[in-house]
Amino acid sequence: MIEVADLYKSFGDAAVLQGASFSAAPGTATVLVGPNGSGKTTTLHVLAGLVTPDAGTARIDGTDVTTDRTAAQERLAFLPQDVRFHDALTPRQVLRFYAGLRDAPDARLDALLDDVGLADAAQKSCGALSGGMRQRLGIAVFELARAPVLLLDEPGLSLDPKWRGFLMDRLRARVEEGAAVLMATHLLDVWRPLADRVLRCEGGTVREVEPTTGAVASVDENASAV
Ligand SMILES: Nc1ncnc2c1ncn2[C@@H]1O[C@H](COP(=O)(O)OP(=O)(O)OP(=O)(O)O)[C@@H](O)[C@H]1O
Repeated sequence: MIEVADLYKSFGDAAVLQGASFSAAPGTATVLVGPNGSGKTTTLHVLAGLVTPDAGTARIDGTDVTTDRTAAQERLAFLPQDVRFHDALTPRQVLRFYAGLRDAPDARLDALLDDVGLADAAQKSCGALSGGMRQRLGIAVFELARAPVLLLDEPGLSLDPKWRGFLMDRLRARVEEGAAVLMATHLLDVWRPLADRVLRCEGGTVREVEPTTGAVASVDENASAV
């Protein structure tokens, strides 16, 4: 469960979040759209415990991210927009490092590398990976924890259609298992098949623009212009 209540965050003079509130239930996928600079990434960063809000609360499965950050982070996985790893490490070393942090068994590493098509590149240096391969390694790290709350920031930009479809299928399976997915994106048309709800971030707040489960009755034209 993701709960954001009356969230405020400014960077200098820029009041980015001004009372944003929403929630996302287990077993649902929520897509967050909105213009450049409207606060989508900031909202995800607050939820992931990477940015401290000025006021308001963000909770992951009932745990306050600001006051109990480590416990909240144990319940979530975050896939950033630009996934970067140390150039000198191999994909396998990267995965082993994160497996140690997440208490994930070593036995899963090879299966995960295989799943994301990096079995043959497991011993290369990350510096030699293409952008899409790096994203796929990011997905493997993201999947390690099998966290109940999944946060994604504009995922799949460097993925070809096959791997974007792979990510879509994985996220759908996790939603069916009961995970709460929250994804910020400009590509609403790409991710709409996954989305149960679409929220729009604008003017410092977040509002629902589209429940997408079942027939899409009336789509706000502006909602697609993201
Ligand atoms: N660490 C920071 N320091 C200063 N300003 C920041 C910082 N992080 C974000 N901002 C500013 O906050 C505003 C919101 O940024 P944010 O990245 O959350 O927007 P966004 O909706 O994700 O944008 P985009 O669609 O371009 O990715 C922007 O004006 C940005 O410059």
